[in-house]
Amino acid sequence: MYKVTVVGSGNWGSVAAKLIASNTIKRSSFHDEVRMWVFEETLPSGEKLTDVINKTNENVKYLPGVKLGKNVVADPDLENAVKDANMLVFVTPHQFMEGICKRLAGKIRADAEGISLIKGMEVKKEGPSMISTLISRQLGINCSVLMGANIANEIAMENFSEATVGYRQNREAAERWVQLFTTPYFIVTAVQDVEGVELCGTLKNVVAIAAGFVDGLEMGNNTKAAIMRLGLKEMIAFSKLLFPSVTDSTFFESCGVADLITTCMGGRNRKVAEAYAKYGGKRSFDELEANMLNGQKLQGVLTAKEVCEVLTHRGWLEMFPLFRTVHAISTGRLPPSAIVEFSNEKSRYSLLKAWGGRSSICC
Ligand SMILES: NC(=O)c1ccc[n+]([C@@H]2O[C@H](COP(=O)([O-])OP(=O)(O)OC[C@H]3O[C@@H](n4cnc5c(N)ncnc54)[C@H](O)[C@@H]3O)[C@@H](O)[C@H]2O)c1
Ligand SMILES: O=P(O)(O)OC[C@H](O)CO
Repeated sequence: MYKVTVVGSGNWGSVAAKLIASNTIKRSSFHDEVRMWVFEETLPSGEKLTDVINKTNENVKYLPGVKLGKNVVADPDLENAVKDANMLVFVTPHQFMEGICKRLAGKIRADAEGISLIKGMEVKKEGPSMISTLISRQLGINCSVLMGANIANEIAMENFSEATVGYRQNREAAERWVQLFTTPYFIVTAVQDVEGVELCGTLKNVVAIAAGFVDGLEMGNNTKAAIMRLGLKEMIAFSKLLFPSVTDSTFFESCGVADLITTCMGGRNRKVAEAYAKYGGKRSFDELEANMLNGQKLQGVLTAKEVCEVLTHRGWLEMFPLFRTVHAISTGRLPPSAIVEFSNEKSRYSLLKAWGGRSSICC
């Protein structure tokens, strides 16, 4: 029997728990109960979030108005939450995963399998590490990924969407993850390209920041479509430079072009970047995130920084004008308008033209 714990309980973490719980209760190969680790906090009412989730069956802070399923049990004790599970679903903002892995090392079942729903990467002096690799290395477990065009609030409403599981070798484990997540309104496909799937989910957040700047500047749909196309080119080029095994077909799965589109149309990264541009860069991303997202976290700004560290270290910065410009704007070194027009002392030229002349980076 498989026992599932969800490590994380934000907006997507809560929806993931709901999806999973609707399946574990129906399928005999899974224990009914789904444990969900909650990073504990005290609500304005003075109550603990975990207590309220267990009392109301709702994550009133990160997914208000949606019942999770009676078989979801919130647990604020990380070690207790994972100790019996042999299927671990990781779904926290990526910046917290290293600390969580350190706390979990040596505390999980030897036969556990993991899956990461986390869109992001870690950069160390030894080089970049995908979050699934961090989990695998630190916990000594096999870790697949699940990414896709998955705005959590829409899936919570049970509107049709798709997702992609990326796996390394273990097809049987991948099939089990597909079974655990698939519902009539959430269709999951597995592909053997864990890095490709994870990089799609990670890099689209940087492009979404660029799309938000375009929206804030009120430049219209054609400009945004151009940014998405150029962003996709950089996503493909970066992924293949980092991992030559990444396959073209992955970019046509839900994790690729579909996630890029939905994030640039309706995601949180886009929304906050739009506000950043509207305020002319005078309010920081940290301030806007805190004011606009009620505790939810952006991934794109930090990912742009991490990607640029890799580009700088490897001498690739010139090849990725969109990624480096997003980083420069989001850290206040360029104005939002630089997303389409870049100035320096010597020259002033259209970034879009520069990209057009650089078709050699296209894969
Ligand atoms: N929300 C979506 O629509 C969506 C969809 C697909 C993928 N994702 C990805 O899923 C991952 C998790 O996002 P989310 O939307 O579930 O979270 P979220 O942004 O809604 O919530 C933030 C979460 O972080 C927790 N937290 C705050 N400080 C913490 C700390 N110090 N240590 C550990 N946890 C802490 C909060 O309690 C909360 O659960 C991200 O990588 C995101 O890109 C999100
Ligand atoms: O709201 P965002 O920008 O974090 O994007 C959410 C999901 O990743 C969309 O698939």
